Amino acid sequence: MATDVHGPVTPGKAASAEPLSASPVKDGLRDPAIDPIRDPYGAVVRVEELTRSFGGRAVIDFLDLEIQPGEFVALLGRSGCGKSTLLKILAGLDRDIAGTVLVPRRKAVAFQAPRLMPWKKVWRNVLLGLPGKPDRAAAERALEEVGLAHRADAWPKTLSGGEAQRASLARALVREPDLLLLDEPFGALDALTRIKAQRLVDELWQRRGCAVLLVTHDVEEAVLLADRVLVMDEGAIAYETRIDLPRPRDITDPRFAEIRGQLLERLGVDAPASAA
Ligand SMILES: Nc1ncnc2c1ncn2[C@@H]1O[C@H](COP(=O)(O)OP(=O)(O)OP(=O)(O)O)[C@@H](O)[C@H]1O
Repeated sequence: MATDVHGPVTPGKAASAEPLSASPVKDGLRDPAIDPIRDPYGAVVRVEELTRSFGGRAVIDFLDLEIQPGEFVALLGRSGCGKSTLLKILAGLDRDIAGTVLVPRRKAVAFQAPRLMPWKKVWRNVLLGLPGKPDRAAAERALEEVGLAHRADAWPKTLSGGEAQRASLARALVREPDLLLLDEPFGALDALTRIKAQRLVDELWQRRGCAVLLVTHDVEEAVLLADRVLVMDEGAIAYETRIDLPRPRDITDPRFAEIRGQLLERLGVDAPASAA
């Protein structure tokens, strides 16, 4: 699997942190073709001593993270703790970092706002940013996977919120990612559409077998979908828990409630008292 390595490019608190190797760095990105790094543990994402500062304030502060191939990881944390910043770094959209980040070359991101270009039909939006001749068949296959093939020729403004979010997911899937980064993808959806979208992501993940990192504010969503839930605080991963409940998960399972309660506690929120 081809790997991108984002190395230290700015002096900062972690400027002295050693990269994993002294490979050549071009524009802050080592060329995987000449990079001798091979992750000895087979992780799809490896982050070491990552620091990202804004105006001298470290929002991400010596963060370490590892994600295994095919693993579904959810990331929780109070508003402003740096979740989206971390996701953007993993997506390669922010390289003003110190520390080391290894991510697969095939990765895709979907944000809370579907970010569809209104002047392009849905199928062309799915292919946005891909090099080469537009491959309509590939766009249709991705749209089929999210149940939106019948809207391939629609204009984005005619889509519902849930449909637009599915189009955004199709745009991520068409890239055949080894790592799918999801930043609050269901945040703007109504409750019913959200449940359907969560099921869809669960199915897609099981079918595709790619690793997923889901940023969410919703503890229940994290426990419903993830193999492992991380809580971010003070610029680093402050807590993590593995969820070994069988799938599909049953939110009425007492163990589900127990894990949700533990996570809420870590987030500084009291779980509601049981109705018993
Ligand atoms: N480009 C930027 N310039 C300056 N400060 C920034 C920038 N991007 C993020 N920040 C700051 O970094 C901190 C973390 O922001 P981030 O969006 O990563 O938080 P978050 O955990 O995703 O929050 P939320 O859950 O509310 O979406 C915030 O204080 C934010 O103001």
